[in-house]
Amino acid sequence: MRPSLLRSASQLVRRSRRDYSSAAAAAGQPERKVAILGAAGGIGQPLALLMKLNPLVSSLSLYDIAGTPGVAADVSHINSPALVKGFVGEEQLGEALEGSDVVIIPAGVPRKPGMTRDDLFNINAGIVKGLCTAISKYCPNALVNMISNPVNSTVPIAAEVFKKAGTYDEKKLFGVTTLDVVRAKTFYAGKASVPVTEVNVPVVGGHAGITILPLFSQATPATNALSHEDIKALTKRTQDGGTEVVEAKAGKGSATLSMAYAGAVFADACLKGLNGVPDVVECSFVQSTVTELPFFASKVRLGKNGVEEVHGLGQLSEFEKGGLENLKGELKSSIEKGIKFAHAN
Ligand SMILES: NC(=O)c1ccc[n+]([C@@H]2O[C@H](COP(=O)([O-])OP(=O)(O)OC[C@H]3O[C@@H](n4cnc5c(N)ncnc54)[C@H](O)[C@@H]3O)[C@@H](O)[C@H]2O)c1
Ligand SMILES: O=C(O)C[C@H](O)C(=O)O
Repeated sequence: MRPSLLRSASQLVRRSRRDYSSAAAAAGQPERKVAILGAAGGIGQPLALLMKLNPLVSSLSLYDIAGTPGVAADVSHINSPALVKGFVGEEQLGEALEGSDVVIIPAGVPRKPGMTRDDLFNINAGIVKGLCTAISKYCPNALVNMISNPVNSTVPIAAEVFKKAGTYDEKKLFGVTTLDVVRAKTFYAGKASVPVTEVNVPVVGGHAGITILPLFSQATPATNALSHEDIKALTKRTQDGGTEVVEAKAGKGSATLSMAYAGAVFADACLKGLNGVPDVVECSFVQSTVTELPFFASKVRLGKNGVEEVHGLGQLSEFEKGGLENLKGELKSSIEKGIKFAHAN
């Protein structure tokens, strides 16, 4: 690059740094850097868009093995404060991560019809391991939002990688299960004829098939309009929500738009927690003592250090108690599979 061009490029960067610094400062909030790994993918692109629109984000780092310069150029033209930078290829991963407060990982292959999430393990386990190794080196204090499937195994893989590097903090590692909550809310509102924006439903367990356990007995607004058969059908639809999308997309991938929304909701909750907003509670798959399993999704209160409190399950219906017992075997073996992989590789 010509020296004059280099000079003007670095002036531009300095100027835009000042712009976003002053925007964050003017709003009385800390500067926050968010990195998305897998940012050029089906989830990554709309997630980049939504994070660019988030006023809590001052710097948005978009990393992928290909395609990020285009995505970053495109998203960067949106007139919101976040300064966007694209990074491509492993040699730029360190710079992409450095200084990150939150790292969101949707990198990896999605399902095709007929596949389970576990069928993605062989490819995605290695991708996640590599990315987490870099996180432990370049931004060991970041909150990590794991989207890549199978979440029931990729979160334990990440934990083992961080332990090996000496950077593991159980308060900072999250499996993103928000899409299960988003689906449970939507399906419940439709069936119970209540306003969807007022609905809350905890979803616990894990993120695959029967390990996804929506607690409709705790749904609000409460209703007695739903029969046991309705609750069973809502539970099954929530558990099969991902497969419903995979089949409808007929070989063109899995949920991307609803996942980007869910990922943005969860990352926003993490940022609010970091910024000291009180009572931020979301469901997430985290290290847990709520059951005998080492990782489990339940309601989690987010704060300045990540997880401030892992909530218990509350009162369960008999149907939910049965679901809880049924899911433990599969969830346990997915967790163990992740741990074993991390130790062997
Ligand atoms: N947690 C959830 O609720 C949930 C929901 C939907 C999808 N997912 C999972 O998210 C993952 C991504 O789905 P998608 O639809 O965006 O897939 P996609 O194939 O459209 O995008 C994945 C992106 O990851 C990138 N990638 C691959 N290896 C990488 C590496 N080493 N470093 C950085 N980037 C890399 C690819 O280049 C691609 O751009 C899948 O594993 C899918 O199963 C999870
Ligand atoms: O179903 C999938 O494979 C993707 C994701 O886990 C989902 O729940 O949509």
